[in-house]
Formats: sequence, structure tokens, C-alpha cells
Amino acid sequence: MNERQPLSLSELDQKQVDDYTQMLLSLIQNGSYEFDLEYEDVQSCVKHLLYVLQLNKIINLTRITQFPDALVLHILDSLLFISLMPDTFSFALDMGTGPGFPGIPLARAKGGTWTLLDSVKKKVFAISLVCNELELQNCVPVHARLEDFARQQKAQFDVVTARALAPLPVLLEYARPFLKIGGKLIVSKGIPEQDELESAYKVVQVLGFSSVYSKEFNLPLGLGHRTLLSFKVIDDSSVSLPRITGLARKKPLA
Ligand SMILES: C[S@@+](CC[C@H](N)C(=O)[O-])C[C@H]1O[C@@H](n2cnc3c(N)ncnc32)[C@H](O)[C@@H]1O
Repeated sequence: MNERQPLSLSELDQKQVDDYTQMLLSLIQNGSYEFDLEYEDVQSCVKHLLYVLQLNKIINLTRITQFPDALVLHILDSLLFISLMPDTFSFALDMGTGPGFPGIPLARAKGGTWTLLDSVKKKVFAISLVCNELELQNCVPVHARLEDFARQQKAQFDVVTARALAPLPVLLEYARPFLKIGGKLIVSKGIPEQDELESAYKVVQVLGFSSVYSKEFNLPLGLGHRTLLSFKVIDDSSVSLPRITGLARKKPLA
């Protein structure tokens, strides 16, 4: 990582964009995923990934840099969230967005206004550059810790997403203050451990979520399994949230 080099984007190779767009379209079609995506949506997702890989030479954003794996493990993996998303919604938050996964592909594919939040300032600056370049006016990058942002943004969101951020009980606690009644937390896991699921069920009841709804997917190219889980808010939380910053991880509710 070369932290001193200023972050900037250079022009993409159009042939590379077209080739990877075709490759991703084939992976989507062969996997029979129910995504309703235009060619331009898929192309925008590919450009996002190529910009992330450019920026990755200056700031550490991802370890997955080889094609076609990066198409599957970043873009397709992000698009799987669509399967549990409401058809329409106004405001969504991607917690711990890092290089913009799953938030940026979902903002492009599903619309709505997306807050892309991360606690690392350089990552937020990097995704601001990408959103500008892709003309994603419905994306709002925010530099903050989740627990601090939750104090200003209580019950403002219809959808909250998270990938690779924390164990389920912590994700439920992070997400709950942001969600309106009727709002949904959607997360992606590999194969969740039984212990993690049991703790999550306890936290669900304490925080006023309904029971979990899930969908299973095998990624193409033998790149693994995903369990998408969604939790709907149906009641008030019996714990006052957010708790002191850092406590959700240090002392989870279950
Ligand atoms: C493993 S990365 C995952 C990034 C992205 N969601 C993905 O799937 O590629 C986790 C990200 O969450 C951010 N993060 C961790 N704890 C956070 C917190 N309390 N508030 C905001 N961001 C946080 C980190 O800075 C990091 O970028």
C-alpha cells in the first residue's frame, strides 16, 4: 500500500470493460439468478470493480483481484442481496461498505438513496471518486463509526445491508437503531455456525425483529456457498440503542 500517493482514477480500457461485462452476463444467465438487470447496469458494476482494482494499488481495499473470481466474489455476491430486498424502498444504508460492496451494485440495480458508510476515511474518499465517475447520484458516502452515526440517524432507513462486517448478533445490534418499523436488515454469510444462529435468534427477540427469512445460493465456478438472511423490524427494542461505542463487539447482547 502506498498511502502517500493521491487517490485518483484513470480511464478504463473499453475492450476490457466490454469483455468482463459479457463474462458477468454469462455467469448471471447460466446461474439462473432472478436479477432484472440491463446491460448498462452490469457494465456499471464492472466499471466499479475495475476502479476498485485501480485504487487497490494505492489503498488496501480487497485481496480478491483475479478475474473471473473477482466478478463472482464481489459483484455477483453483492447482487444476491436483491433476492431478499423489497421491490421498492426509499432509503438504504450499507454498513461497513469498504470498497462499496454490496452498496454500489445494489444502488445501481435497485435505485433508492444509498448511504455508504465506513469508518476508514480513505476508503470513503475512494468510493466517492467511484460514485462520481459512475454518476451514481443516489449514493451518499459517509465517513463515520456506525455507533456514532446511529445517534444522528435513528429510524431513518427502510433497508440496511452488510457483508463481511461482524457476527450476526453484532450486525443486528448495529442495524436496529437505523431501521424504521417494517424495515429490513439483509446480510450475507457463508454457512453460518449453529452457535452464531442461536445467539442471533436471542438478539432478534430482544431488539424487536421478526424471525429470520433465508435463501441459499451456490456461487458459480465452485466459489462457495452463500446464505442470505433477512430480519424485519416488527417491534420496539427492549434495549436502548446504540450502546456505548465498541460495546456491541466487546460484549454482544447474546
Ligand atoms: C471486511 S470489510 C468488508 C467491506 C465490504 N462490505 C465488502 O464486503 O467488501 C469491513 C469494513 O467495515 C468497516 N467497519 C468495521 N467496523 C466499523 C464500524 N464500527 N463502523 C463503520 N465501519 C466499520 C471497516 O473499515 C471495513 O472497511
